[in-house]
This record gives sequence, structure tokens and C-alpha cells, in this order.
Amino acid sequence: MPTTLLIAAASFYKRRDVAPLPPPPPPPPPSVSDVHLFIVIVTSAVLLLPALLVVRAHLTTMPMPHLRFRTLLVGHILDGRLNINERHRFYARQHALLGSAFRLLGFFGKSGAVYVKDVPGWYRKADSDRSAFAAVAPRSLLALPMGPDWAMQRRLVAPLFSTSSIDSFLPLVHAKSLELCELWRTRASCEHEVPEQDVHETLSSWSLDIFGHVACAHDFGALASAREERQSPYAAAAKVILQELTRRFLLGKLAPLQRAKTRAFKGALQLYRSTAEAILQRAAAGSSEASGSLAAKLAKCAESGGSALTPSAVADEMTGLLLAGHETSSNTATWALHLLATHPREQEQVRAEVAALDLRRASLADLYKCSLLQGVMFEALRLRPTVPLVPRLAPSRATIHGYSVAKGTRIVQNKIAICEDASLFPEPARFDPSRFGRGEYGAHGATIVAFGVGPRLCVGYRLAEAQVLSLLAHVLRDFSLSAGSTEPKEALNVTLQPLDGLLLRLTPLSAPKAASACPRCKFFCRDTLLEDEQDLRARDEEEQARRELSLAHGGWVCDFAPPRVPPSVAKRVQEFVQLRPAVLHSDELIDKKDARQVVFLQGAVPLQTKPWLFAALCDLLRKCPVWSINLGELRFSEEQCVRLGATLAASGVTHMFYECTVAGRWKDEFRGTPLPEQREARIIRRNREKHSLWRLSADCRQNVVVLSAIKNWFCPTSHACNKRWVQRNRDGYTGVDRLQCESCGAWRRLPRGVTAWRREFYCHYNTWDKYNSCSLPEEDWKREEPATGDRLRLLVDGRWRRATVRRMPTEAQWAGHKQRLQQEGEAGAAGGGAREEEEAAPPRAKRARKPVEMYKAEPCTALSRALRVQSCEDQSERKLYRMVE
Ligand code: HEM
Repeated sequence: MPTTLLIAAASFYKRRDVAPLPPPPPPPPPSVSDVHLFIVIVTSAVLLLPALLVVRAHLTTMPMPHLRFRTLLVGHILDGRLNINERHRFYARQHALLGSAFRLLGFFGKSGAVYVKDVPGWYRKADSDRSAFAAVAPRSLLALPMGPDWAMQRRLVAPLFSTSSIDSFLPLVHAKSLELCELWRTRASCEHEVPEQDVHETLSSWSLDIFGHVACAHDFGALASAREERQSPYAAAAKVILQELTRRFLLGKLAPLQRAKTRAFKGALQLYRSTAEAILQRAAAGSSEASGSLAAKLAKCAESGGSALTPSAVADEMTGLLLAGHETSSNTATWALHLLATHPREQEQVRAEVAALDLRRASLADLYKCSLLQGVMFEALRLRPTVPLVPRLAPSRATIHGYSVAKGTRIVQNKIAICEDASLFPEPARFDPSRFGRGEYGAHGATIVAFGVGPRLCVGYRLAEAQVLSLLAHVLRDFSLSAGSTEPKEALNVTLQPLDGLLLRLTPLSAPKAASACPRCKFFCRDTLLEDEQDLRARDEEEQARRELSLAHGGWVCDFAPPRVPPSVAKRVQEFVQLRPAVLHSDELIDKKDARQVVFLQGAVPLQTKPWLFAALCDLLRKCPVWSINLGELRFSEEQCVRLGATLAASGVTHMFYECTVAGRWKDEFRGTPLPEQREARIIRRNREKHSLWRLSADCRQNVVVLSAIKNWFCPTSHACNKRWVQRNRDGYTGVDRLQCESCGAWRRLPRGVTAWRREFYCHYNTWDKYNSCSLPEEDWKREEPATGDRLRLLVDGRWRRATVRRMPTEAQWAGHKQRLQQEGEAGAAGGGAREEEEAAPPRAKRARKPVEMYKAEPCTALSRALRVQSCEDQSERKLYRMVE
């Protein structure tokens, strides 16, 4: 049956006779031109894309050295020219080849570090630093990250290194320098011919002894050991620890694998820790010797228990300080002596300068007055920076020299490259101690670069300077220096030191002087050396005369309107003008608050009539970092104008507002028509243009003035160019968060965008009214207050607007603002958010016009400015805003 069915089905299909479909026509053959086009597109895509990628990568990635040198260790192994001990010089050479920024790779091609030639705004310590120092002294100033603990410790430590404290230690420093000179003299007299001596080793003992006495009231006995031709165990231990630090910087996590070295390191560390603990115990037991020392202070603080400073943290702190202060000072002194030995002419000049110095009682101020002596120290710090590389961590994604770097990148500031920059220091390779006297301090001041900048500025720089200056003065007085037979090689072991010591020939100049020791402190101290009461009085009188003189010179504002300027203001003005870039004004009223930024020459007419006052002005312009000057309506004589022009050319003034006329002639000439002798026309500008002149630039010192001159004239940051600058610099900018006041020790948070490059900072420099006096409490580290320049969202007239903080809000205002923000958050969570607020707001025309007092709404429209002019109760401020209009 099934077979019949199948046959029937087959016959049925046969009968249907379905014609098969015709086959589809073959596709037309591709034309030759299409094929070519296709090939060309594919080939060009294949070839061009990588090329484009390479070009793009080349344009946007930071330059790197030649392939061989991209990883330091590999470069060192592959190429004999890369000496790992002199890697700082290699970095400087790369800067010369590749520009201000370049990148090196770490191990196994991992992202290494970015090397920059300028002072970076990243002030945080790099993590890698912390891990290296943390192995030695985790709770010391050196290792702690910025924060309340670090600030608290620094507040305890900083007074030890204040000017008055260093002055009190100076007799001891002089005594140790004298002791060292006697040791060298003894060695020099042992043989017929003056032998070569390794000054580095003995200097290391000298600085260790000074540190022991200053900070711990403990005698490490290093110089005594050197006299017996032994190496002090402390000096040996310091060497081991520094070598270990270097290894950890270079090898990172691989460093502990070298076990023998790690064992030696642990032993050395234990020596310091046990000594620090012994000192603490002595101080805690009330030993009279130890009382008053830093160790005693820290111990007291640890004892009271109120603070976070545990005894082991104190031991850490002492160890950290010792590491920071021991080799640094001795290396600087070593290099300074070497420079003097290799430059006999300069040596003679400096010797002549220190001949007049009374070395038994010279104070820090006396030492600072010897400009050539100081110049030798600065040149040593410039040509052989003791700490040549300062690593930082990019706190956020940032742009460096046009290249983008990721958050957390290690950024290393290369001081050698800065100090060898011919645009900052003419003839950079030349040793010239007089260059600093001529004001060649580089962009940020060589000394500032040497000791760091910002809140993490070296805490012991005054002690270091006192040590080095005292030693140089003593050595120059007692010896003639000449270079040894071998040229020293540099070795970078965290600090820059001579590789195998430094040999010098020290020829004694005269017979040794007998010195009597003080029965009280066993040193040749100033008290014992002051012959009698009369001598003391003479010193006091001299001091008084000097103070008066400096007030008359620096604070010459007083001479213009004595009744109006209290001495305290005059003193502040004097301090101010000597330390930071200033704006000099002749035609404004003096205002105590504004004296922070602007020096007003109240009633300046005598300037043009009293020749000595005019001379004082010229002197001030030459010596002080004045950036801008407004001499208003003064009328100077023809001769005065010429002198002023010459002075301005030699000064740092870049902006001048000047309307003076002598029969209408000078006005035009100063406005830009250059006279043959008036070559300085470029720095003279018309008064009308002044607003556009208040510009932010690459010069941070100038920016300090511009940004903090907000209240004096107008808001410079509202200029389009400045806004852009601020915006650019805000990306990745953490700012000098906090600086410590020299007089009260409080930490003040500075407004954003203000970078302060000077070394001393006082509360009254702070541009925040709320925290600009020593009597005001310190800011809370944990509270997040807005800073001047911060951008916020504000509810103004029922609408949310973006705003920039112009002044610090009061507590109540800040609380209200936070409450409103919270309300907005809640409303947002409920689904409405800011938009609903906006919709609920009354129509524009009917809205009550409330002035925005604390904040400057952005964009700063003509309307908002007009509102503020209306609301200004203060007449002068009203005038101010009109000026802006
Ligand atoms: C010529 C000698 C010295 C030089 C060139 C020098 C240089 C420096 C530099 C560059 C820094 C790092 C700054 C930064 O991170 O921005 C620093 C930090 C430090 N220095 Fe010195 N220093 C010297 C002497 C001393 C002395 C004598 C002491 C103390 C006895 C000392 C204690 C410190 C401390 C504690 C820190 C860490 C400060 C902190 O991070 O808060 N230094 N020093």
C-alpha cells in the first residue's frame, strides 16, 4: 500500500510539469577603477592609521630620552656613560635636550616619573618618598603626609629653628667650628708639607655634634672620635641609613631582597632609636642638661598624653630630624669649601669681608650681613644642590608643560636644571658669590629652591645656614684653602655628596688663639666672651641705631605722614616690602589691612623735593621685590626722571602708572615715545591701561600680588585672560594649602590660586580677613570651608547660580548656604531638584533685587555689577566698582 501511494505521488508531480526557474544572471565584473579605489582605501587605511596614531602619540605624550636610557638601571647597564651616581647630571642633560619636562620609565616599563625643570605647584609628598622614609622614621616630619599630625609635629619642631633660638645656639655652633679648625690645624702641623685632608668626613662629624647638642642636648662625640682617628658609630650609622634610603628610592620593593644590607641598616637604625629613647628618658627624668632641648619638649608633649605624640613617635621624630639635618649641612659646607679652594681670587675677597667679623659673638644677623660669605653658600647650593631632586605626586589629572599626566604620577623637580638655566643665572657654570648681591636670585630665589618651597619648606634651614656661614667664616679666617690632587666625584645618596671624600689642602694662616671655655656650658659662649658691662651697652646702642636706620629706610612711609602711620603699621610695611613683591602707591590713603599688599606713599610730595627721600625711593626699588609702582601726579625734575628711569631698568618693576609732567614733556615721553636715553619705555605704561595690566603671568611672585590685590582695586580674576589663567591652573592645583606663621606658629590655609614663594610667612599676610591675625584661632583641618576662588552653587533670588567666593563667608552665612544646599539635595532626591526651584521662582521683573554681597556671580554681568555698586555701603568700594565699569 505505501509503495502504491509513493508511485501515485511521483506520477502527480511529473504531471504538474513545473518549469525550473532560470538561473540568476552573473554579477557584472567589477570595473577596474573600482578595484583600484578599494585597494587604495584599504592600503591607505592600513598604512596611514598607525602613522597617524604615531604622530598623535608623539604630539601628546611627553618626550622621553633615547630608548637605551628610558629605564635608568637598564641605561646604566647598557651604556657606560650613564653613571648612576651622577644621575642628577643625566637628568639635567636630558632637560637641555628635551625641554622643561620629560618622562622616564620605571621597572619593566612601568610608568616611572616625570622630571620637570620648574618649581611645581604639587606640594604633597610623593607616596614613594613616604614609603622610603617610612622604613626609617615613619612618624617623623620627613615621612608624614600633610595633615593634622604633620602640622602638629611641625608646630612643635619649628620654634627650635626660629631666629632667636638659632641665635641662642650660635655660640655653640661657633665653638664647634672652632674645634674643627683646631683639629685641622693639628693635622696640618703634623707633617713638613701641608697634607691633604678629607674635609667631608670631619665635617660630617662636626654637623652631627651640632645637631646632637641643639636638638637632643646630647654629645654624640663625633669630633672627639675624629680627633682620635676613629669613626664615630653615629656617623657610620648615618651613612648606612642614607645608603639604604637611596637603595629604596632606586629599587623600591626589591630593596629588602638584599638581606645583608637590610641587616646592617636595621642595626644602624637601632642605634639611633635607642639613643633617642635614652635621651627621652633623660629629658623625662628632668635632667638639667636635657631640659629645654627639643627632645625634652617632645617628651613633655608625649607625657601629657593629650596629643598623638607617643614616645616612639618622638624617637621617630628625632631620628628623622637627624637624617634631614646631618648630611645636608655637612655636604653644603664641603662643596662650599671646595668651591673656595678652586677659586683663589674669590677666596681672598670673602676672607677680606669676614676679617671685620667678630666671630666670637657674631649673631645670625651679623653673618647674614656678609653678602659675599652668604653668596658662597648660595653658590654652593646652586652649583651642587644638596637635595637636587624633590619628588612630588600629582594630586589629580594635570597638564604639565602642555602634556597631560595622570593622577598619582610621580613628578620630580630637578634643581640642577633650574640652577643651570642661563636665563635665570647668567653664566651659570661660573662660581660668582657676588651674583646674589646683584639680585640674581633666579625666578624663585636660589635659596628658596635649595630648601624647598611652600608648607614643606625645610624646617631647619636657618640652622643649616648658621652652621655653614659660621664654618666658612672660621675656616677662611684661619686657613688658606687649595684644591687636593684628585678632583671629587659626585654621588647622589639622597643628598649630593663627594663619592670618596673630598681632599683639600688647608694651610694655617696664623698661630692658634687661646680660647677660654665657658664654665657653665663648656663651650666658648658669647656670655663669657663679653668682656664687661660697657661692651654690652655698646652692643645695645649699636643694635638700636641699626633698628632705627632700617625703620627709616624700609619704613620710610613714616616720613611722609607721621601722625597717620602708627609705628606698628610702618613696621609691617617694612617687613612686607622687604619680603615680597609689592605695589607702590603714592596717591592713596594708607589702610592697615591693605598694607599687606600695597605700600602707599602717603603724601608723597616730599619725594620730589627732598633729594634724600628720592634716593631712598631708588634704593628701595632696587633692593626690594617691588613689582608695580604708581607715582601718580608727582612732578619730578628732568634729572630725577632720568635717574628714575635707570633705577627702574635695574629693578624688578614691570608695571608703572605715571602721570607726572614737567611742562607736559615727560608725560608723553613716559607714555611710550622712547627717548634715546629712555630705553626703559617698555616698562612705563599709561594709567588708562592699568586694568589690562593687572594680569596673571608665569611669574608666581607677581601673581601673589595680583590675586591678593582684590580688595585694593578690583577683582583681577574677573578679567577674561585671568579667568582663563585661573581655570588652567586650577586643574590639578592643590595650592599652598597651609603656611605656618613665623610668630605664633599657627597654620593658615591660603586662598586657592595664591602661591607664596617667600620663606617667612606671618598671619597678617593672609588675604583671608577671617584668619589674618595671630590672635585668631587656627582653622579646623577637617572642616571644609570654601576658599577664596572656590566655585560654588548659590541660591540667589530663588535661582541657582554658579558663583565664585570672593571673601570668606561668616559662620552664619556658611551655615545658611550649607542648609540650602542640603534642601536642594533633598528636593533633588524627591524628583524636583534645582529645576523645580528655578521654575518656582517668581518672574524676573518682579523679583526683589537682593545684592550678592559675599560672592561674585558668574558671568559677572553689567547688571550684577550695578547691583553691587548700589549695595555698597562703603564709599571707597563703590568708587572701586565704578572704576571697573
Ligand atoms: C643645607 C642644608 C639643608 C638643605 C639643602 C635642606 C633641604 C631640604 C629640602 C629640599 C627639603 C624638602 C622640601 C620639600 O619637600 O619641598 C627639606 C625638608 C626638611 N628638612 Fe632640610 N635641608 C637642610 C638642612 C636641614 C637641617 C639642618 C634640618 C634640621 C635639623 C632639616 C630638617 C628638615 C626637615 C624636618 C624636613 C621635612 C619638612 C617637612 O616635610 O615638613 N634640614 N630640607
